Amino acid sequence: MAEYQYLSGFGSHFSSEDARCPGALPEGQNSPQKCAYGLYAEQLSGSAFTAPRTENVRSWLYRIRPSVVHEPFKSYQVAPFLRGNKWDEQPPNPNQMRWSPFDLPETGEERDFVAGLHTVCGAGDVRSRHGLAVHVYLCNKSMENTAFYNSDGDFLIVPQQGPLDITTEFGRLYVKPNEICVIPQGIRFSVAVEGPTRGYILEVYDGHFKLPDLGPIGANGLANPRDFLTPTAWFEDRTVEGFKIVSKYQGALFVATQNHSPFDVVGWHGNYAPFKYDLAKFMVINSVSYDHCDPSIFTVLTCPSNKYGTAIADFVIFPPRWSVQENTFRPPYYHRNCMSEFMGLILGRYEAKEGGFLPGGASLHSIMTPHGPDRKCFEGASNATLKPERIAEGTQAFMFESSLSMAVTRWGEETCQKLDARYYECWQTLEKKFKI
Ligand SMILES: O=C(O)Cc1cc(O)ccc1O
Ligand SMILES: [Fe+2]
Repeated sequence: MAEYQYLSGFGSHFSSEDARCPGALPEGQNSPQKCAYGLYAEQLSGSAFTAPRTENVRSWLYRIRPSVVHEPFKSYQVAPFLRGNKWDEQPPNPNQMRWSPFDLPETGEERDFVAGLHTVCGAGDVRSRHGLAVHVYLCNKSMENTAFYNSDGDFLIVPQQGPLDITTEFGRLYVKPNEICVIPQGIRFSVAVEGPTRGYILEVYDGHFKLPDLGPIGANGLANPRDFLTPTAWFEDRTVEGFKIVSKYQGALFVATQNHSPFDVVGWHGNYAPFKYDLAKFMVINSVSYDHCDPSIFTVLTCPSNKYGTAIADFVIFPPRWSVQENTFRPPYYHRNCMSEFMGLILGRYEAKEGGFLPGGASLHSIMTPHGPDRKCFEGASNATLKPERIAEGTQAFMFESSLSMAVTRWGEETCQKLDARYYECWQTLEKKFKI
C-alpha cells in the first residue's frame, strides 16, 4: 500500500498543493489572469452558487487541462444491473428480505468497479434530484485508464472485502474494510483493487452527507470531525490515447475519451472534496442504566431531507461496545418503523440474528414491515445473566436508513439468486408465553 497523505477535518476549507509544484495555488484570489506553472483554474460547485454559507460547498482546482477537453459522450452499457430511476421493474414487495453474500465475479471473468455496480433497491428520481439508491459492487479488476464520476449524487462507499485504492482529482485514498469513503457528486475517481472485491454503496440524490447534530450529547462524540481524512493534492502528467471518462448521468452510463489523464490537478482549495473515515474511531454513546436506545445514537453521517429531523438516508453502524443495561432485554426490540432499513455486514455477526445474515450479504426491512430478534436471540437474551459484557467484538454491521419507501430491483429480487425465501421462518417459532 502506498503511503498516502491526508488532511484531517470534516467540511473544512482545505488548501493543498502537490509538493512538486510549490506555489501552484494563487494567493488572495481564485482566478488570476495567468495561473502559476501554466495551470488552468476550474471551479467545481457542489451546491447552488446562492446556497447559504452553511450549505455552500465548492472547490477550486488548478490543473494541467480543464475538464472540458474531451470528446463527446456516448452511451456506455457496461453495467447491466445498475439502476437510477427504474423502480417499477418489480411489483411492490413489503416482505422482510435477507440476502446471502452477493457473488463475486467467477474465476476467468474480469470486472472492474464500474461494471461491478449492481443496484439492490432505491427510490426517487435522479432528474428531480430527490431519492437514493443502494448498490453493491462486485469486482476483481482495477479500472485502467478510466475515471468515473456520478452526475446524479454522492456515493458513500462501504468496502466489505478487499481494499480500494482510489485515485481522485483531489488526490489518492486507500480505503480498507471497516473504513468508508464519500465521493461527492461530480468528482472523478478511479478504483484499483487487489483481487475479488465487494462492498456496498449508499447513493443520495438530494444533497451531501453531514455529521449528525449532537444535541444534549454536547460538543464531542459519535464520529469526531478530525477523524475524517481528505486526500492531499496529487497529479500525473500522462498522455494516454483513449483515456475513458465514464459519467453516470440520469441513471445511465456514458463514456467520453480524452488524450490525457484527468488526474492532473496540481493544487486545489475549497470545502468540496472526497474523504474517508475509519469506523473503529467511532465514539459510542449508549444507555448505562436501562433499556435499549434507538439506533440513531450510532449515526455516522446523515443526508438530511427538507422534512425537519428526517433523513433521505442515515449511515448507522453497530460497533463493538460494552453492554451494561440492567433489567433490560438488551438486543434490538421488536419494531415497525416509518423508515426503510437496509442493513449490511462488513465483519463478524449481528446480535439480533446470529445465523443467515452473513458478511457480504444484506437485509431489507421496509416501511412498517415488522422485524426484530429471531427466536434464538430472544430466548437467549431474555434468560441471560445481565452482567457487563463486550458485544459485537470483531463485528461491524451497518444500516442505511431512509425516510423513502424503497423498491427492490429485479436483480435484487431475482437475478442475483441470493434472496432467502425462508427468512420469515426465523420468527415463526416465537412462542406464545402469555399466562394470566
Ligand atoms: O432492525 C435492526 O436490526 C436495526 C435496529 C437496531 C436497533 O438496535 C434498534 C432498532 C433497529 O431498527
Ligand atoms: Fe430495525
